[in-house]
Amino acid sequence: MESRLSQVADISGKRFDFVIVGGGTSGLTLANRLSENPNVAVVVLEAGKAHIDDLRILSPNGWLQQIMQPEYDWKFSTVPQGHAANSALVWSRGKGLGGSSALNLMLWTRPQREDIDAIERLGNPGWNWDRFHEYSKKSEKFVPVVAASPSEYKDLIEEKSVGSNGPIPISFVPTSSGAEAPYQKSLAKHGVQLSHDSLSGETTGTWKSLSVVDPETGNRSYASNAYLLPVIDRPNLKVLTEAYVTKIVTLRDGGELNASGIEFECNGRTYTVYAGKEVILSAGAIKTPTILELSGIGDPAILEPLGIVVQKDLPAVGANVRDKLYTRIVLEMQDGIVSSNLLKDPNFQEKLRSSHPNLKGPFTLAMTGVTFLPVQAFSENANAIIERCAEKISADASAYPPGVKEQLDIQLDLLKDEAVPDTELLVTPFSFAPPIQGRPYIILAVCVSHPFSRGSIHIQSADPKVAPLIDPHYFEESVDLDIIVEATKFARKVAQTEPFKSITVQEVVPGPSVITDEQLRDTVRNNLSTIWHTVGSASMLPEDKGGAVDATLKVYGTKNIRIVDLSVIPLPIASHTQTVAYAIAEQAADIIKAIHNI
Ligand SMILES: Cc1cc2nc3c(=O)[nH]c(=O)nc-3n(C[C@H](O)[C@H](O)[C@H](O)COP(=O)(O)OP(=O)(O)OC[C@H]3O[C@@H](n4cnc5c(N)ncnc54)[C@H](O)[C@@H]3O)c2cc1C
Repeated sequence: MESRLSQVADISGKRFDFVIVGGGTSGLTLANRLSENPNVAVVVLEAGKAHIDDLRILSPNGWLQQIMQPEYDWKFSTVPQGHAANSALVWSRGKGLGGSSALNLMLWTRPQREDIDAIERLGNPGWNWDRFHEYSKKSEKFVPVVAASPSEYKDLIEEKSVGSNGPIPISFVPTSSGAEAPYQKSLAKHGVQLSHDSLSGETTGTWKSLSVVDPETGNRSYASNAYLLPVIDRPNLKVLTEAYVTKIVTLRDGGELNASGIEFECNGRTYTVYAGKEVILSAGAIKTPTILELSGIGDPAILEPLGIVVQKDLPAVGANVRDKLYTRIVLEMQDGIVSSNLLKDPNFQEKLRSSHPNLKGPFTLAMTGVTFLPVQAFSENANAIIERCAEKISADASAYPPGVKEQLDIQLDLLKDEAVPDTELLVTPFSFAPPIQGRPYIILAVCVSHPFSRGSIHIQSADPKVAPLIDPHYFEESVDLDIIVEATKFARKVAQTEPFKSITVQEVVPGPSVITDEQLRDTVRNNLSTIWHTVGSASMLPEDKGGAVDATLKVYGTKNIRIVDLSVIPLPIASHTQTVAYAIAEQAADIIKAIHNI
């Protein structure tokens, strides 16, 4: 299969209608859709390797061997975070065909309706829930399976809300750690309802998540094996891997920039490929803004000190970065609960396999225990938190750059809305560093879903190989810390409620000595991770309100540079983001086809 990919000689110096930068989640989706027309020539350049038939990607347990490995993971890092114990956090991202869909934790969730409608409210016609839902359904194929997991852990979905013909098979995995159903029962005692229709745009509640494990093969389904490999033999589609794009080549055409092609490095040499119609950046929310900056499109205050000639003054590039984070509650569990560290033992694997006679392939773990909740559902301090947040926004209003007040006002509306979730609790059966080998551990991940803090991603050198400066400004807006602390208190309370309580041995983190709110705030600040859902680094907004692209995803001031990846989403989304990346690309493909009449 690898031999059906292109060689540099097939690409260098050639002209294609569409040059797509980045063969990740959105990039491969777009490449598939644009090359449906045999008269349209498409090339994809991907910096990482092809990784075709790689078990570290295909096996649902394999991501534990990929993450932090430079062959698979860009392993970016933030600058030290002043409001989060000065720690620098690692930001993993998939490198290679499939991008982050090859590395992710395989959860398949959709956003809350209001999150997507907010994009249209900010001045982007056509980017609303109803259209999003149709495009998201276009990417998926729901495959029902016979459950082998404990029967009380129910598989619930309304078939009208899911797609049935798309490239990505989604299903309920037939295995579980054994901790998810008891946690749901304990949640019910605190008034949290089971969701029957979590892909419908109404996400408050708790449910067993769908995942991208294909029940026919037991393998991960991702952008490469779902969108690319089935069409790899199209003569009008070329894919080059290990091709690192360094800049867009532009010419001034009237008042606008015209992209004639891109430069890329392959095996230590620099090449050019030419674009007949468009250059499309799909390098993800971290690298897309850096490629624009290296091409002279960005904030002069960033570019000029680095000696880069400004081609288009566009301060929105790399600004408005929104990143969601989580803190963890680590629990040692009773025997019988399965966590990833135990699966390394072949005897344990075999025992589990034989107790699941319907199972195809090895016993695998996927993350499935999902709960989304508004702050009002669990905190008596909710009103005080909302009031403080509203006062801060109005006090700071005159200091915000243009357009930011509108964004924060919409977020405030979402925070006030008792039907819109602000937090996520995840039952995570993955244990990287078990305190005692051979014991089962569960991490309850507590996530703030709509952080108000806004950060930036910028180049720090004109050398394209130098990593960007990533500064998410975690907890700069104190409302984010307030909410995550309240949610952590609630998650701990649920863990202390039967029947979950009986399957735990002890809380390892924060641990029994952490009692007061102040202690908990400190523990949270010291115990954070990104949840890898960065958006906004090239936001879709009106240009005078902090936009980098318009509602057709075209970069302002250019004739033919478009962005198709998560960079364009201007506000944080209360969902895992692969569904969003696929849906953006599906919608973008139709926009581009209509513009070029192809
Ligand atoms: C560890 C992890 C776990 C996650 N878990 C989940 C989950 O369980 N469920 C979920 O829904 N979402 C999850 N996500 C998020 C989701 O996978 C991503 O948000 C989504 O895949 C991003 O899609 P994208 O197209 O924007 O970028 P990507 O898929 O990251 O694609 C960008 C591509 O561009 C390439 N590239 C970058 N720079 C260059 C360059 N200069 N030249 C050429 N190519 C370049 C990259 O190598 C990559 O292939 C997770 C993400 C991570 C990292």
